[in-house]
Amino acid sequence: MPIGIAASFRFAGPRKEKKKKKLGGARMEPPPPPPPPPLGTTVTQRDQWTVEQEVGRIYSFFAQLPPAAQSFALEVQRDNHIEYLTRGLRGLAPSFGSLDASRPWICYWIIHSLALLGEPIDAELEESIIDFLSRCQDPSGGYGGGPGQLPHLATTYAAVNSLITLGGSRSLSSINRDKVHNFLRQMKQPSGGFRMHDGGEIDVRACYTAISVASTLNILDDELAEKVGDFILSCQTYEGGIAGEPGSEAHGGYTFCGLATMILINEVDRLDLSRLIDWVVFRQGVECGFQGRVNKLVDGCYSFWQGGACALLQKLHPFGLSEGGEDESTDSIDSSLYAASNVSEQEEQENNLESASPQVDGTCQFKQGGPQSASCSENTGNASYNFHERCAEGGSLFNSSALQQYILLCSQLPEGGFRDKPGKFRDFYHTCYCLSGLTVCQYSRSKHADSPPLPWDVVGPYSNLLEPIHPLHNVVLSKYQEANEFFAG
Ligand SMILES: CC(C)=CCC/C(C)=C/CC/C(C)=C/COP(=O)(O)OP(=O)(O)O
Ligand SMILES: [Zn+2]
Repeated sequence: MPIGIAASFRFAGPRKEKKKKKLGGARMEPPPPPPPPPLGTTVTQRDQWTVEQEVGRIYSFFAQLPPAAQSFALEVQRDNHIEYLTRGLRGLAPSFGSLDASRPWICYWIIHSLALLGEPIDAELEESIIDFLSRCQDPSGGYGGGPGQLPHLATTYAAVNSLITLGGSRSLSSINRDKVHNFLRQMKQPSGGFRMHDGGEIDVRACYTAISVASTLNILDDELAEKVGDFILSCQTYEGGIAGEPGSEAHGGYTFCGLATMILINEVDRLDLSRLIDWVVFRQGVECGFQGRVNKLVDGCYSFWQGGACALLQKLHPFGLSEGGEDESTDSIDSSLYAASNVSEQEEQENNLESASPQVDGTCQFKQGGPQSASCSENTGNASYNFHERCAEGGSLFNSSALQQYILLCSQLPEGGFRDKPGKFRDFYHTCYCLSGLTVCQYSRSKHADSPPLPWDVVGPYSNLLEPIHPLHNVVLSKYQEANEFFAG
């Protein structure tokens, strides 16, 4: 059992009577158990109510802690995360001979999480991962879930992102770009969409993984991009968000995928962006985290899918302040919960004012240029590189400090790893997307992609700062830049 204040934030299972601890001069009282849900509520309402109670208890417990204990609770427990992730990566190696079909994903979630934490990977382990992923490459192109398995767009995206994150010429040159291009063409459908695999589903995920991979490998051409925009457009629902396929419900995962794809193919203005913004910002709730869709529960992984979508939208249009001088996006957040953050209201307002002031100098426009090969489409150009160079001109579309608070206090496990919500177990998927959401938050007010955030943009100690990512691909920025140079020729 881990010792530490943040350990007291875990609410999995029934609470045992423990010895009271003295910390920073304050007596640690365990919060009382939640009262039963009100009678006459539906299952959905009861679940929502229970989560609100649990999260509320965490925040009020946090609020009564002495300052030293609060600082500790808001700290990214780097060493423990690194240990959890490294153990996971080492444990994965023996399974390189098994039939499990999600290993490229597990590689990506762990390698990317370690990269966000700035932790290098042991050279021998790196070699074995490159070899394993090479063996997942199908002779006719694309990556399967394991050696000899059917190539699949999701595992192709995971493998390519993993290899880009490892970086270096051995890793990058292990990707057979011509064959990947061949696989992407095979998955392309006359409707404009893509199939996940031969005979598989046609959906927004497939469009994103195909276009993201094509973009990072610099093989995105007009043929691949043709009518993709028509397909994504047909998935934007009356709610404003984007569904997986036409006629389905809008969901954060697909909204990120659809929006990122439209940016990568230079067609984002075809979406109804104001309805999209409305939908996404209202997915951040009183718990301070995001839900994936209307009437569903908060979940740490949406810190990236929804928070990332907000970060992309912020770069598209300048968003100002409401008449009252307050950041509009914070309106829906319960101020008593928000007060638990270490950011003072004054700092918030000063920062909002600063980041919302109109940017008129020419340096904040799309930069043309950046490495690009002759094979690159004229329409898409190097949209991904250019997008990253673009400035965020307006204020934050979401409450970044509140989201950091949810990630650190409710999703983070002090012994390492992140989870969906209190009461759930940690896993590599949630660790990857909570950390990805955290970096998005930390840099969400930075005007330039490469400039370090101001101290008050980082909740907790400044040492919590993670590596910045390229938000369209979710790979660490420096690794994206290295790959962009490497594949330019
Ligand atoms: C790149 C790539 C492959 C992206 C995948 C994007 C993604 C996360 C899609 C979400 C899929 C989905 C409908 C989950 C709902 O699960 P649920 O019903 O358990 O969760 P919910 O209650 O939160 O909606
Ligand atoms: Zn989740």
